[in-house]
Order: sequence, then C-alpha cells, then structure tokens
Amino acid sequence: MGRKNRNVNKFAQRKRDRKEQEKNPQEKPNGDNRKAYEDIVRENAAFEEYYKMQKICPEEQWPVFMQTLKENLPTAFRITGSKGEADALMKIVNSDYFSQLLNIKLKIDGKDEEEEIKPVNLPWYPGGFAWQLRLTRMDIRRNEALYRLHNFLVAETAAGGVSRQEQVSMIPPVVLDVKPHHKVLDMCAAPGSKTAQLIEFLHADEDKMPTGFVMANDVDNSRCYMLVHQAKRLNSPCIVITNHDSAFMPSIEVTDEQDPSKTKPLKFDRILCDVPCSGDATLRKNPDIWLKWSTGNGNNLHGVQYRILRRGCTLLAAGGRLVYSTCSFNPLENEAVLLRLLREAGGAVHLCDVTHMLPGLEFAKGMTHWRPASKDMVFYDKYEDVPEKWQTVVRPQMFPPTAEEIEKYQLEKCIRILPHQQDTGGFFVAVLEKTANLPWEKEDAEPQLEQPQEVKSAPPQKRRRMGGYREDPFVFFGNDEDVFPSIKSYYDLKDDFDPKCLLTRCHVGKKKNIYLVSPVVRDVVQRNERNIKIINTGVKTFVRCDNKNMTCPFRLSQEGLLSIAQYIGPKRRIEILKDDLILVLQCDNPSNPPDIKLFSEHTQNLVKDLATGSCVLEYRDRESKLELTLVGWRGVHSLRAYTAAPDAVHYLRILGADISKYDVNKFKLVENADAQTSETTETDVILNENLEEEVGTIEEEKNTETTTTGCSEI
Ligand SMILES: C[S@@+](CC[C@H](N)C(=O)[O-])C[C@H]1O[C@@H](n2cnc3c(N)ncnc32)[C@H](O)[C@@H]1O
Repeated sequence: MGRKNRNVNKFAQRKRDRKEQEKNPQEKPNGDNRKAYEDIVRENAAFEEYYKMQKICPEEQWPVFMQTLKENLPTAFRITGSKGEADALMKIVNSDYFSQLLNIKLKIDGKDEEEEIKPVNLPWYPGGFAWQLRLTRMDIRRNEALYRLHNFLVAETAAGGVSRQEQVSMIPPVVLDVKPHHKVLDMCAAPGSKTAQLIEFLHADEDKMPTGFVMANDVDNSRCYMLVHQAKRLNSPCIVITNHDSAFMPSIEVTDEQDPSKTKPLKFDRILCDVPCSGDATLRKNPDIWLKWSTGNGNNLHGVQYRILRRGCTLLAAGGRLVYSTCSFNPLENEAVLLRLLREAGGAVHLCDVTHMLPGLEFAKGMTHWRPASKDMVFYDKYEDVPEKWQTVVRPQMFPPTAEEIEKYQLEKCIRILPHQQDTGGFFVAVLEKTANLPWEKEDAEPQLEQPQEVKSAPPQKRRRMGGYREDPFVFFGNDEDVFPSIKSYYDLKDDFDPKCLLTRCHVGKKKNIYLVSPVVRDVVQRNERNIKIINTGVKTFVRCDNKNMTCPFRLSQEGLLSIAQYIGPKRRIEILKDDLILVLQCDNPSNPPDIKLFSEHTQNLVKDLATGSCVLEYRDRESKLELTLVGWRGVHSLRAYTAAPDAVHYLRILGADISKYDVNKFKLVENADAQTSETTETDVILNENLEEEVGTIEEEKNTETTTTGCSEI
C-alpha cells in the first residue's frame, strides 16, 4: 500500500514538474494541457467591447493600445544592494562591457533597419537604478548571442545585486515614500518584489539600523514562503512575515513608550495594498488571460478589494500614507473601490497627486465615469436598471461618482498606466493620505467590524499550532543566555549590543542558527506571537560550527553580517587590500584555501595577530566609496571568505576582477557535453547550474501567479 503523502513540498513538486516538462515540452505539468503561450490567439471580443465602452484609452490610441497588449513584455530590472555596491554595478551597466553583453541588433516595431539594443534608464526611478531592455525574457534566455547578458542577470539576481521586476510594478513602493523610521505594512505581499523595494527604502540610511520595520503579509501560506525566500536575499533584521486574510488583519500591539508596562495598538505609517485583481493589465505576460477574460472577474473582486482597502485605512496612522494598486484596467477594481471608501470615510482620507514623484512617466488620469456590466455584457448607468438576477453581482456601491462627488473626491488623481505609453504592462495606482480617524474608528479603540483579537504580551512557552500548520517558535535570548558570553567575548561585541535581539527557533536542544531582529521587531514578535501568524523573522547571524580551532562554537553568517558588524570589535576584523580580497574570492575550493604566504605583506601582518576562526574581512575603496564586509575564516595557514558562489561572482564583478571562467555559454554546454568538461572546470558547471536553479525558483514563483493574483515579477 502506498504511503499517503500529506506533506508534499510544493516547491519540490514544481521542480519535479519542471524537470518532467523539460523532457516533454508539449506536456504541461500535472497533465494540464493548457495551450502553450505562443499558440494563444491574443484576442477577446468581450474584453475589447467592455474596455471600449469604459473608454479606458483615448479612441485614437485604441489600435496601438491593443497592438501593444498582444506583444510580449520587455525585461526590466533594478539595481539593488548597498549604495557602494549599487554604484559599482551601475557603472557596469553604463559601460562598454554591458553594451558588449547586448551585442545584438533587432528589428524594432516594423522598422526596416535593425537597431542596436540599448538599456533604457527609467527616469522616474530614484537614483536612476532601474532599467528596461527591449528584449523579452524569452529573447534573453533563448538567444545564444545574449548568453552573457543572461548569465549577468541570473548571477546578479542570485547574489541580490539585481532584481528583475516589471517596470510598472516598481511604482507603488516609490510613491509610498518609505523612510527608515516608518512602520510599514504590505497587506498582500507575495511573491514580494514590492516588499523588497520597501525594505530597500527602509534601509536607505546604511549607517543606522532602521527604527521602522516592514510587516509583509499574505493570505496564502505557501506564497508566504516566497516572501521568506525574498527576505533572505535582503538580509534585513527589520522584516516580519505574517499569514492573514488582510481584510481581517489583526490589530498589532506594541509597547507603550510612555508606560512600558503597557501595550498600545500600532498604527502603521505606510501601507501598501497591492490587492488581488483580475490581472487583465498583465496580458502581455500572462496571455492565457485572453482565453478566460470576462466582466465577472472584476465584479467579483470588487468586494474583497474594498474590504482589504478599508482594513488598511483603519490600520493606518493619521498622517500616514496608503498606496492602493492593481494590475487591472477595470474601473470596478480601481476607481470604484476607492470611491466606495472615500464615500464612507467622511473626509478622513483623501487622494494625493504624486506625479512629481514620477518624473518622465507617461500615464492617464483616473477615471470619473464608467458603466458596470453584468456577465452577459449588458451595461448599466444606475443600480435601478440592474435586473434582479444580477443585483448580487452588480452592487449599488459600484456606480460612478455624481458631478458633486467628482469635484469632492478627485479620482483623476489616480494613475493609470497603459501598455503603449512606455512599452510596459498596464497598471493602476492611487495614493491616499489619512488626516483623521475614520468614522468607524473609536478613539483609542479598535473598530467593531473587524474580528476581535485577544492580545497578550507574554511570549509563548510552547510550540503552537495556528490555522492547521505548525511554525517553529521564536525563542529570544534572555540576559542570561548560556551561549552568549562566549559569542560576546570571541567577537569582542560592544556593550551596547542587546543580546535580547537574538533568537533561535527551538526551545530545547543545541542552538544551531541564531537570528537577529531589530528592537522594534522583537517587540512586535513578543507582544503578538499568540495573535498573529508569524511565518518568519530575523536574519541568520551566527551558525553553530563546533570547530576545534575556534574557542566560540558559532561562526558568523554573511546574511546577518551587515547588521552585527558595527558591534564587532577589532579583535575579529581585518581590513584587507583589493588584490587580497580578489584572491580569497577566486578560491572556489573550500578545502584548498589560499595560503597566508600568498597575501600582501599588509594582510599577512594583520592575519598574524588574528586567532583562528570566523572573522570579518573589510575592504574600502576611499575613491569610489565601495565598502565590502565579508565573513572570513582564518585557518591555521590560510585565509578564506565564507561566501556563497553567486555572491563571490558578484563581488569579483564589482571589484573589476576577471570572471570569465564563470561566464559559461550554456548553449555550448548543451551542444557538446564532452567538449565542455575539457574547457570548464567542474566547479564552473556547478556554479552555473546553481544560478539556473535560482532562476528556476523565481520562475516557479512567477508560474504560481494566477489571473486573480495579478501582477508578478520576472
Ligand atoms: C497582486 S499579488 C501581490 C503581488 C506582490 N505585492 C508583489 O509585488 O510581489 C496579490 C497577492 O494577494 C494575496 N491575497 C489575495 N487575497 C488576499 C487577502 N484577502 N489577504 C491577503 N492577501 C491576499 C495573493 O495570495 C497574492 O499573493
């Protein structure tokens, strides 16, 4: 009898499906014989009729709007990471080297001549760190001439130097205007590309730990693990991942600074409501929507979108900002949702004009008139005209504003991005500011509409079971934690480092990984662990390593290094020279690290006084302001970096070192498997496979997007 497989790992299953699919490209995983994207006829009469009627686009632009919607989406990416590293990568993208990666000419939009492909810098993205290429993901993947560009994007994505993200999806976090002290809630966060931006903005001041944090929430438990994956790339101690229906997001309790023996409800300074939507503005990326589009989708989603927005406004602090966004063209999912909220909010929230934050971005203004329709494509001007059988679907609150309301609510301040305006997907974004309590908020009390939540301040003593699944507990260090004295003494930790910000995920047994959170995150977790489903928090900072050459049983982890480095004393850190750093990074065989004798005299002298074991390697280029801080290991006769392979390639790239041995042409590998073993080392191949794997993971994330979850990345 076969074993019942209750705990199927969805990621592993998708990986197996993908491998199967590679063998049988015509077959879709799990026997799903959906049409291959290329074969889909990109037409839908109801879609055209509906949106022509709604006048979402000026009539003279309709042909180009439709034509653009039928084309595949170009690739866009952002440069991420610390300022110094981002500047170094930016130089690379601006350089001849990058033009060489794009050594291809293509015919563009019916022109006779072939044109060189140049990356287009997005003028509105802060710091100029975002780019769009006139190439689709498939162009880049399948074209041998672009294999080095593909390698660059894959390797830098894996190392966190680059995030591939659709241009329009980058807008909401920019207009949310997040600062390091903000408490931010991302209500519908998975897979997390916008969460990543929020966290980057939170860490804008690199010298200080933000006093704010990001709570990234999603209703779908398995998609929450995409957020965990995304957060892991960002190495932030200021993220909490939660799993709730955000329409009923529980109230969060935090310590009251006035009286630390008490708690008070937290109101967020910034909230992102990137709600589930019909996703019809993502047709370029998800052409299967052409096959199933109907007016019903938007009508059905209006309610949940409104409830999420309403709860978001309740959780927002007066003076705070909320961004509502969808990847749908449908006014029923966009302006109608906002109008419904504005009508009920009694003037406590208003729409803001944020066009000054998006210089150079083309867009259309929010709509002030639309006609709700039933599934049979009958359009209505007023609720009284809706036949009884449709009255539960087409609701009175869905109708457009009166002349007086147009004046009052200023829906034209919403931003609509149409695909042909800058060769992107479509998008909708609106910014709300709250100036007072909402009519349903009592002073210092929670609204009655939402689920009441029990609030207890003591951390749990036992593992708990919530919503049918089990999460490991968050066990914070106390002042008398037994492993801490050896960590403190070995790493020479400064006295102002608070061990109570360290945690493990087990109550009993040997502590394996030790995670770090910021003080505010610790407070949130400790005060709310019983009431909110926390999936993950903390950045891995120390890892058990019972090595006989080290007096402390924990080595440093690169993930948490930047957060802890400022507290580590001189005993465990050395500043090494560029060539020495390149030497350690180029070593891809951990069992054969470079001998200390190979380093410069400067580094040899420093290493001489460094006891064996885990240490911090620091590199500073005063001219370019590039600063790198890496986990190192001082062996008895050697020195090496404790860096994952993709990170090593990233550091070598920004140091200007030779990385050609990692730039493997996968087409040649496939063509001639025998030849590749003689031309490249085994490690190179493994590295490349790992990088492909990373893309696989990201694509898996993309593939799990459904039309009702709208926009996704990559
Ligand atoms: C448009 S996607 C969000 C994309 C995400 N913001 C990003 O940029 O990567 C919508 C997400 O909302 C989640 N969702 C749907 N209904 C929800 C609800 N009631 N509460 C919280 N999340 C919800 C879906 O699981 C999905 O991950």
